[in-house]
Amino acid sequence: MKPIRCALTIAGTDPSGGAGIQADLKTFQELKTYGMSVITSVVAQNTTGVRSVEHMPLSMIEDQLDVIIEDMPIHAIKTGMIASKPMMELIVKKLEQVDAPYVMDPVMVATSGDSLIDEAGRNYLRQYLLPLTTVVTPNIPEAEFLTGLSITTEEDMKGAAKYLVQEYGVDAALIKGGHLKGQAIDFLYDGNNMHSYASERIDTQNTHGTGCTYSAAIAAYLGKGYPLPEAVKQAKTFVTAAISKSFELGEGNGPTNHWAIRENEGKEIIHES
Ligand SMILES: Nc1ncnc2c1ncn2[C@@H]1O[C@H](COP(=O)(O)OP(=O)(O)OP(=O)(O)O)[C@@H](O)[C@H]1O
Ligand SMILES: Cc1ncc(COP(=O)(O)O)c(N)n1
Repeated sequence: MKPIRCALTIAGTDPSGGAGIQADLKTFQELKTYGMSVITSVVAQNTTGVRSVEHMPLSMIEDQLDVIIEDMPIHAIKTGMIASKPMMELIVKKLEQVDAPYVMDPVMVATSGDSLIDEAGRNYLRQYLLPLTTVVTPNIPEAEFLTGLSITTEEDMKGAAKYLVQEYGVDAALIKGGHLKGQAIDFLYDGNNMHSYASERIDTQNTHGTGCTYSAAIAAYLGKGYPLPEAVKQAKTFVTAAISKSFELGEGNGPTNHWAIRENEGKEIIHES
């Protein structure tokens, strides 16, 4: 048996199970990766929106990180919701102690439209967290904020991916096209090549947690040692299957189905170029 690979998510919670830490751990489990988690904020949310948020004290976030760093192997890290600048400062300090690929999902608003990060946090993220990332995975509104560019076409998406690498020093940027019309296409720029990953657009409202699931899957595959373009390809296949077999649960944007990929085993569902 191959040695188990361990992935860590640092993020907020979703008690309804579709997004945040819960989505990340389900994804790790499904991809046969040992999942670990550090909770930054407890978020009372469901498929319709966010009701209230309680942020963990900094000392508690630090203790959670320390117990993992001191005791457990970490082969990949992803961050999701980090609500404030002080939390980010702490995480930057701790990341310096870990040698593992780092996937940043720059979570700013939930699918429901609720804001999950404050203004100072957004700016700090752009300036100090971005340069540490192996790959950052913004959706279009997040990419617009990070770059200051307007993004309405596929060419704009490619331009934004290049901008993030060239101006902010991220190793690679994956701009997700879920918010555009037409096929669901994402662009990855790694400093040398532009890769694209396209799938048919699935006609569904059930996209709660797609961003979390995608970035967790990328982290899991990087932890297994896949090169980044291949990790993204596998993760895109995973998230596309999860959306295509998503659940009609709740009154709002339903959750994706983390075990859907089993039913798609071996089938070509995305097109990479
Ligand atoms: N209707 C859809 N059909 C197929 N793929 C989709 C659809 N919507 C989003 N995707 C894909 O899902 C992944 C997540 O993209 P998206 O742009 O929705 O991220 P996000 O906005 O962070 O997620 P969320 O919608 O959960 O906030 C991307 O690969 C995107 O192309
Ligand atoms: C704690 C937490 N983190 C992230 C999201 C974003 O989810 P989505 O993937 O739907 O944008 C969320 N709704 N809650």
